[in-house]
Amino acid sequence: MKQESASLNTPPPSPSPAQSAHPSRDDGDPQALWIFGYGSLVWRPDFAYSDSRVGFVRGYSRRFWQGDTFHRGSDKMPGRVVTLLEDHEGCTWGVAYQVRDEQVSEALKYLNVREAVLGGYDTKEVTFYPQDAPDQPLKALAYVATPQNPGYLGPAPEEAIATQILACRGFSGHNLEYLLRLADFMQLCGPQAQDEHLAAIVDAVGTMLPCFCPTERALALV
Ligand SMILES: N[C@@H](CCC(=O)N[C@@H](CS)C(=O)NCC(=O)O)C(=O)O
Repeated sequence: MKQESASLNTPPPSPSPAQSAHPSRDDGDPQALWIFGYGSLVWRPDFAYSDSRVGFVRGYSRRFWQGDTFHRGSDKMPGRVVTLLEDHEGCTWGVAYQVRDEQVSEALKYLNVREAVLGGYDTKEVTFYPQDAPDQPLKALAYVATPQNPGYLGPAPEEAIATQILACRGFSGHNLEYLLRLADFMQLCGPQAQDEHLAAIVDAVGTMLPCFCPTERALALV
């Protein structure tokens, strides 16, 4: 994978068009590829990989703006899952998985169905900064749902997103599980990993579900 000696204070130079024409391979190993997960791929990659790193991408913010009528919702009640929004000030934490040799084609074949066919995501090359070596960024492939895909729902107040998440479930489980597993991951990343959008939705869920976030008053009612 291309190693860039970018300063921590300035984003690395964008890859040339030729470089970003196709998912780049690890320079050290032509048969290796890094895949960046920032939603369900964080806790359920479900493909074989050789290495994984916790870290972040710059220039993107995570948003619950993609509708899902299969994994966490239905045609009548689409759930909400995450995508990446281009945001110059943004930073999104997730997990990068290295796939090598025959793992590459297997992973891409699987993710094409899970993410593209069933989820409406496109692929995009991003620069990933490992938490333990942010001065050694890696090129990685990310699956991003753009506003042009039919399932895109776009922005909504976090309270409305929380209400929708509480009401939906699909073939992979309840939409609330999706939210809470992502929140759990962000807790594990430590205090430097912040996601205000995610936190606001979790807070809104807590307000709507007193049993979820017991307070002295709520407990006094039981
Ligand atoms: N592409 C993002 C989001 C992927 C995502 O959450 N996709 C959903 C909807 S297509 C999915 O695979 N869900 C499986 C699940 O909810 O367990 C990632 O890198 O994690």
